Amino acid sequence: QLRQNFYANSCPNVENIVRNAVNKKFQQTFVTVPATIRLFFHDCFVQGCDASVIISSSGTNRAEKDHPDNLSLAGDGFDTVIKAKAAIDAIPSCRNKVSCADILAMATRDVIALSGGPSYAVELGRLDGLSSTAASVNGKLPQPTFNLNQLNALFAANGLTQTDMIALSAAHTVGFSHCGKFANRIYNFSRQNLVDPTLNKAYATQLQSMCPRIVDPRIAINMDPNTPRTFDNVYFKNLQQGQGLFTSDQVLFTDPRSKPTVNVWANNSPAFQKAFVTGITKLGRVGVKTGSNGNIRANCAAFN
Ligand code: HEM
Ligand SMILES: [Ca+2]
Ligand SMILES: [Ca+2]
Repeated sequence: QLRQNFYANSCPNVENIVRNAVNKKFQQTFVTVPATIRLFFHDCFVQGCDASVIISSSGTNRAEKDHPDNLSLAGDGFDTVIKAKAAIDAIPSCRNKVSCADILAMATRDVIALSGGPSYAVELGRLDGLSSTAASVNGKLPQPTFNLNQLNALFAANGLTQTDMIALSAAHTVGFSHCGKFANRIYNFSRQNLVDPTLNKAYATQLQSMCPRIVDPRIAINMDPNTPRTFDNVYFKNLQQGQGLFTSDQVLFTDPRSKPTVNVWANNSPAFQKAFVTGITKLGRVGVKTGSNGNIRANCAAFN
């Protein structure tokens, strides 16, 4: 059972310590923001929010982070957690008292606020998981080609509603994507259409010029072409204009079941922010480990 102020007795200043470490990392690179948010999502959807995604492969164990769906997780997300953990452990009384899973939850809350998103109280009390395998990632993360039924099914499996799913998808209001993740939409889309007809024409042309057919696989482009560094509801305005980058983004506007929600949040930022806070709080409760199912790691990237 998670609760706010979980560390009030064991490490009362933990939220300030994490916020300062995250601020410092943010000053160095904006990538800290999207990298940390996505890391939290990929952690929670595989074995729950237990920092299993942070474990490094070792010996014969191929860890989650080396699954193909996790190879594009930016290193700055992992680094943010490692840096915040070091800052916590520098206080003798806090040393090894705070789980890596909770540090990631706090850092995610902090980067969202730093980039203009909603501020919220974060629930804490997760333990770190005891296993992390690449095989366990299979089928647990959404693909950019997913339709609404597929998105809803995967989120429902984690206790999240369609409304939560739409709100959380707005995390694509910041951050980057590699060209290969949406190339199918701009080249040889189908027999009838070379380009995905739900894509805005000018935007499609822009994407083709940033992502030529033969492109350096390291090239990444902004997912929100209009406010890439602000955590805002422009994500939904983009969908209304045919500027959703992935099929899984644009489908939220093209499918009549999700379109009304997109339209409401495109015009009502406070309503979106409220729904996002609800969604990310529920995301943070997925598969939480307690008791003998977990522990507090001394090193977030390795089991004790
Ligand atoms: C709804 C289904 C979702 C799909 C299909 C999806 C898919 C993707 C893909 C393919 C990328 C680009 C990765 C790359 O090429 O580097 C991406 C990036 C990202 N996703 Fe999602 N995602 C989904 C939901 C979410 C959710 C729920 C969150 C967080 C609450 C999230 C946060 C992010 C962020 C912040 C990035 C940018 C990462 C960076 O710039 O390093 N996504 N997502
Ligand atoms: Ca996990
Ligand atoms: Ca934005």
